[in-house]
Amino acid sequence: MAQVSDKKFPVNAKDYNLYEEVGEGVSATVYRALCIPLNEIVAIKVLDLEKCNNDLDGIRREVQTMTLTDHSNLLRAHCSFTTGHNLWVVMPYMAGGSCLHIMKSSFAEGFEEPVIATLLREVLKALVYLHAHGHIHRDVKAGNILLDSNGAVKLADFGVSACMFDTGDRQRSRNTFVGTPCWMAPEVMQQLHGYDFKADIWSFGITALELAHGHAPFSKYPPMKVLLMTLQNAPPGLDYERDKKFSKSFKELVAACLVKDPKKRPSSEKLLKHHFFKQARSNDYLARTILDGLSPLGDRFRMLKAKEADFLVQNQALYEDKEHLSQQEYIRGISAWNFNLEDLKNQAALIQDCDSISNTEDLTVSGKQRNGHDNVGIAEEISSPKRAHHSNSAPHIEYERNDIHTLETIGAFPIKPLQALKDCFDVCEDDSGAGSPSWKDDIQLDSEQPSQIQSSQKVGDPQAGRDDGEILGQSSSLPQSIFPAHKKDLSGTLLPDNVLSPRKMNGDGDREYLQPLRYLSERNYSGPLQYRQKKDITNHTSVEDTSEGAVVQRRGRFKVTSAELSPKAPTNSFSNQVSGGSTNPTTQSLTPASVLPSLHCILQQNTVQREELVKLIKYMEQTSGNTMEFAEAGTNDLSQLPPASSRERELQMQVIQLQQRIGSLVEELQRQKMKNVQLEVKLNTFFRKEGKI
Ligand SMILES: Nc1ncnc2c1ncn2[C@@H]1O[C@H](COP(=O)(O)OP(=O)(O)OP(=O)(O)O)[C@@H](O)[C@H]1O
Repeated sequence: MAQVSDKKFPVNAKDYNLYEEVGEGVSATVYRALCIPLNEIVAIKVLDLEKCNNDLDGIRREVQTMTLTDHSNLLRAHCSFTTGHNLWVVMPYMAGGSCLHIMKSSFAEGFEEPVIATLLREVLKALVYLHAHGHIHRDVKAGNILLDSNGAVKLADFGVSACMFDTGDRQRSRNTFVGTPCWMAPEVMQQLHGYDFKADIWSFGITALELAHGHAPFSKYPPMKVLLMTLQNAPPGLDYERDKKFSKSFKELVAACLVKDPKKRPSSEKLLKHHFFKQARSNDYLARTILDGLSPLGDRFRMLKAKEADFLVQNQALYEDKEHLSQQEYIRGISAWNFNLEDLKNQAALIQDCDSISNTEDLTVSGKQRNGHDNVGIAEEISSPKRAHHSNSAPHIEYERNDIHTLETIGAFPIKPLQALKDCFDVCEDDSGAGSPSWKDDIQLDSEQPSQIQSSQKVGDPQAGRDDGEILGQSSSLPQSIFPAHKKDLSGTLLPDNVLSPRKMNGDGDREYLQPLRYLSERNYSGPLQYRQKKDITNHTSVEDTSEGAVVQRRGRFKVTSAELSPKAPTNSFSNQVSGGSTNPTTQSLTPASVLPSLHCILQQNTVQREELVKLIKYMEQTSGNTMEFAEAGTNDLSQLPPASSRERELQMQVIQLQQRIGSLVEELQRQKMKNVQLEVKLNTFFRKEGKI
């Protein structure tokens, strides 16, 4: 039975009275409720298992972790059970709500430093515990930091937590996108070497910025841009005018967490010793400073929902675009980011077009910023409904050096955006110089930690079928050794295998990652990308057709298998085929005849470009009187130009190979025709004989 608290919480829905809604996630709704026999107010998270067709193991893990953890800063479930097609998770009621909701209600510009220090210290204590027990939380963010009425802080939502000690199939899933983009560590995005608990430290740093500003860095951008910015830009920090109010130690703490190389990030344990936390205060201080005067959680939640609805109506046109819908879900503070790799690639392909508009706006900002006119940020702020939504108050000035850098980067996005996307997965910036705090030297870097990943999906639905409570047991998929305490009441599995996880039966905790797209959630947005996808359809390997490494997109989190994300794999199907890399039957439909025109076109472009270059060099020579030997040799006669580039030669070779293939195909066709004729002759002879008989 999934019950670990000293009190015996009933595992039957009829023993609870559900009151108002106090929270909503991607797939779950949270209610304030009364446990009738114990006369105690609780929170009940209701997940609709029917909608949860692709991540029952994930839910099982979340409930297990929630039930088994034993730390004052981790939200622990009292018990859980199924009722009808819903899973109910009964937990302590955190009347203060999440830090995100508190900021949205009353601290739109973020909290004061002592508040931040107090909140972060408590979160860090939870992380120290989780990491020491082999868990990566993977979704650290203000929306998952809850406060009770006394100001006690608890880290919640183990929906995507992972066990670092997992081995075998699950270990193989280490190259899986999990998390929420703004808080996601670059190594999680890159998928080069997997990741470990240091990914939580990055998210922790982003959360620190979120608490300081009222929103996470890059939050005004759609998810694809967040990915690109996180990978390409210098890490965000507390380096701006508006951050002057923050102490040096706070800036150092953030800089230490937001180092792109995970090995250079401190462990949670080390971080807890950082002098920034000297200013942390008591729970009571939090209660007085940020909870006092807040309306009841249910009312706040209702108001926020109403605001969102208004905002949606006002910006309906904007949010018809599905990426913006996803963005809007971000704004609501939940982790609904729904992409698969094809979407990402296609978005990358589109990014030039999109940015040509935003760049115009933002270049003005950047240009003016260089001139030192700070107030121009207001124009951008007002013109951006997305941005404005982050603040309940009047639009505030905000532009960041990173944003400007990013816009410049994206503005200069190469001609082959897909290639660029590949590059950005390849590149891990060396940011050793970025914000190296002096105290960092004290940190013993403990990079040698097991890495691992898991993920989950949760589905919410209001109360339904409350009569047939079913006790959920402890799952076998959680290493039992890691939570030695509080097992006394556990028996069996938290979620029965046969109910929750048909896939579990083979003992393969990871098969979900290899499921084909029929498991895609209904939130698999493709929206504005449809045109391009249709256009590319002949060149693309059908995603549905993939098996090994198939994209599994999860509601609520990125989830992309490693095969597609391999940075070395061509992200452009065209390049894949011309290099002869693919033997997939679905790509074989790409005939030499269909490729040749493209190759010719590329060759032609190359030639044109060469000619342009020659003209330019000549012009430069004339204007500068440059008599450099190379220039002379290079421009006096086109024939003296250096031989074609290796790429050009490679393409020429490919053209020749393709022509040879066409030749052999034509031969093969002739052979088949001959065979046909011979068969026809044989058949005729046979029928003639039959006729005679
Ligand atoms: N015990 C609780 N007491 C009070 N409010 C809660 C409690 N648990 C969750 N909430 C509220 O409900 C919201 C959604 O819960 P939760 O984060 O668990 O759902 P989720 O589907 O995992 O969401 P997400 O995908 O955004 O992380 C939280 O952000 C929080 O505001």
